[in-house]
Amino acid sequence: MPYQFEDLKKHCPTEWRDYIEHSFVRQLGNASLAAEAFQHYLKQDYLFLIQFARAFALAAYKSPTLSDLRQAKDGLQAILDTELDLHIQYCNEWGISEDELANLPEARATLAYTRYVLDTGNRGDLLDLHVALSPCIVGYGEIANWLNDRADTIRGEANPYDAWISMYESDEFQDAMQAEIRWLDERLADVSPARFEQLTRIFRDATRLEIDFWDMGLNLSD
Ligand SMILES: Cc1ncc(CO)c(N)n1
Repeated sequence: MPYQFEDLKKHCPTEWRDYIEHSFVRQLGNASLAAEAFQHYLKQDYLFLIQFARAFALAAYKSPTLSDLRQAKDGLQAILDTELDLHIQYCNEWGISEDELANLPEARATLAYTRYVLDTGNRGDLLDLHVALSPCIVGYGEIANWLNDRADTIRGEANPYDAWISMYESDEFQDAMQAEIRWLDERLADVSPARFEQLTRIFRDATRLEIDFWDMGLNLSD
């Protein structure tokens, strides 16, 4: 049986569930999340996105084919030309100015997660890097879908976090998530059991660091 993306999740079911169904996510869905927690998260996510852009630049450098190179460039372009602007605008609506964003100190959880991804890509190849990035890309899409399936999720104006859910349930994000899964399914089909074992370690670590990122938001830790 060739390996698939789904097998990475099956190797760390507890961690994956703790990430997708985290208290931060539940509270965001039922509108009970403290505004301070969300603002703290938004600020750190701005710093996260900058490092995320660097990870796509690294993916370009690590691309053996023209097609991979173009894919990395598209990812980098989407973050720089669209996502960061949207994020800045969104932060503004939550009372966080561009000036404040420009002068933020990085929380330890942000440092740990983003530098882990970059180091994994530096040491390894494009597949290692994509596996390290996949909990971000696939996880947030899955979180939006999980929230939508829950009876106690509040949508619309009654939930101040509605726009956040909308962003990750958008066709644009869901398409990017599906493209990432297809890319990984193709590459994983050819790997040996020993190589798959290595990749599961990367996937589990990145997922644990996503959990820490939610914890950082809830606990306002720096
Ligand atoms: C921490 C984190 N993970 C994933 C995403 C989705 O891109 C994000 N914006 N932030």
